[in-house]
Amino acid sequence: MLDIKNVTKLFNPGTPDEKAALVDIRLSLKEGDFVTVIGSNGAGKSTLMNIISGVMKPDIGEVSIDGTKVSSSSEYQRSRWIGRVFQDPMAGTAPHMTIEENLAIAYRRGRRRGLSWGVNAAKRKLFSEQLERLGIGLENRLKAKVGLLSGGERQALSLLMATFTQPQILLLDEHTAALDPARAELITKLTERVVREMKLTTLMVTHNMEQAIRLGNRLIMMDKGRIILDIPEERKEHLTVDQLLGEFEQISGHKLADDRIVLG
Ligand SMILES: Nc1ncnc2c1ncn2[C@@H]1O[C@H](COP(=O)(O)OP(=O)(O)OP(=O)(O)O)[C@@H](O)[C@H]1O
Repeated sequence: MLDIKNVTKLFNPGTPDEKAALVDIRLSLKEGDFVTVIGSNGAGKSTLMNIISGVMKPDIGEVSIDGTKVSSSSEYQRSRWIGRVFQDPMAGTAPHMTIEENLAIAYRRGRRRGLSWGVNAAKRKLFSEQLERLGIGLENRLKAKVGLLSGGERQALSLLMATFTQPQILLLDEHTAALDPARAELITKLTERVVREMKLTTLMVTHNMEQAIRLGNRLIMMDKGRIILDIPEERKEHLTVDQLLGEFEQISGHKLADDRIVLG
């Protein structure tokens, strides 16, 4: 489904500030895999997300989705296959537009050109049905400006928008990190349900170790631009946070340094 072959990404190449953000990354995801990603500060997690979504191009290597090489296609072209939710609840939505207008944009993404931006009765019904599935009452607020929603409500809407057109891949970039614990839990539960129901191939960056162990069927750990640990479902089920941190230390030779680490 998703194949990342020998991807290297350098920032400021050939200068004294050269930084290898990703070094020879090889990662293959099967359809329906839900992979959690943890790592130290500056490990390359966001860069990996940016390379997959097309925000950045690799200097070396190739990204393929369903056997098609996508390294030369733009972020916009890839939005047909890839949905993404960011940490910042402000990032995925347009605050001055209403909920239904935001959903109309998401609905149009990846569809044929010329499809209207407008919201007719049929679309409104569809949006309302989809919002109802979130279970937080947004279906009664279709004409509310998104800027007025709470962070949790916006992340729920962002998740719906990112998955509206049934993407093949869902990228979650610390999407619960800016929320208070109760809202983070709500969005986590919603994420699990959406991923399961839509059978989405998912990569989720998190600073929450317990969450990284509990969710998904595979866990990868990054350090200094490399994947240093790749833990399959069978091992993950019995793993504890202490064991995970211990393995990281053993392999990397240093303690996991993460300003935002949450142990459980
Ligand atoms: N645009 C850029 N220009 C120069 N260096 C960059 C740029 N973006 C990222 N880097 C560097 O590349 C490395 C990887 O950064 P990245 O943001 O991918 O790490 P991360 O694992 O997401 O980190 P964190 O968890 O701290 O957000 C870091 O050393 C970072 O400073």
